[in-house]
Amino acid sequence: MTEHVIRTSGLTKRFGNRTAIDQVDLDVPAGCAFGLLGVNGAGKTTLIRMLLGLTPASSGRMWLLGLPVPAQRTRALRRVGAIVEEPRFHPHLSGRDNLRAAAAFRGPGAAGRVDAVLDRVGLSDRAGERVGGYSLGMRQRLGIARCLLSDPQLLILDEPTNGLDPAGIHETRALMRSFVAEGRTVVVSSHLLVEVEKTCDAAAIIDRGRIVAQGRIRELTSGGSLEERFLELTAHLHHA
Ligand SMILES: Nc1ncnc2c1ncn2[C@@H]1O[C@H](COP(=O)(O)OP(=O)(O)OP(=O)(O)O)[C@@H](O)[C@H]1O
Repeated sequence: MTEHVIRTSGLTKRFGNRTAIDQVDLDVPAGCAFGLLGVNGAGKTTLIRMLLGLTPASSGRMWLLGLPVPAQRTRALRRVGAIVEEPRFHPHLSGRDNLRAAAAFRGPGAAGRVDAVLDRVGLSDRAGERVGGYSLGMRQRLGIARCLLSDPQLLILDEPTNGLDPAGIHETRALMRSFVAEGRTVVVSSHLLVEVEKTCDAAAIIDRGRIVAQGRIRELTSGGSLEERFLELTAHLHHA
């Protein structure tokens, strides 16, 4: 087990003359829930896409589970589960059959885990129904179940509670915490302070592509609230 599940050094992404990710040095320790907190457009999705090798870096270096990316991307990603956009499924197939189909593309053992991961996300009772009839919260949970098929050490979720009702939010948070309780790591992006404060042990605050603070939530807030600290660090946004 590596000490840091994600590490980046001077990571930068330019789209034309816009710098979306600017010299990011990110350290995500193993075994915690880690939040990437930033307003819309701060660069959270771009950073996650870069970590997964979906968006190439302009410069800088990164490691996933101790392995250099992109050089050893395939090996690293075998132990990483991620949801970057709303998960897509075959609507006419049942939840279970969707997972069975997905398992065929995962490593050995994935097919044997289908029922266990359905149970894990609380979908066992509804697994025989067509996904077309699932609520957004159920599809989100099925998406997490699909990630768990490959028994990942690291789960990366981009805005996982977006659009969910309170029960869905609660279930997603509980799932993340149970994953961390097993010694695994969850990285979750959010523009919601309360989300990060409630779910995460540590966080990085991203502002205009830069990390302006990172560490354990307690250290970040230094006695005050995360909201006060966040507003202080992003003051330019409110005085523009
Ligand atoms: N493919 C692209 N081409 C050009 N600019 C892009 C591209 N992808 C992202 N950007 C820009 O990079 C910046 C960061 O966007 P990103 O989507 O990563 O932010 P975010 O923090 O995830 O925001 P949101 O919460 O709205 O998803 C924005 O200014 C965005 O316009």
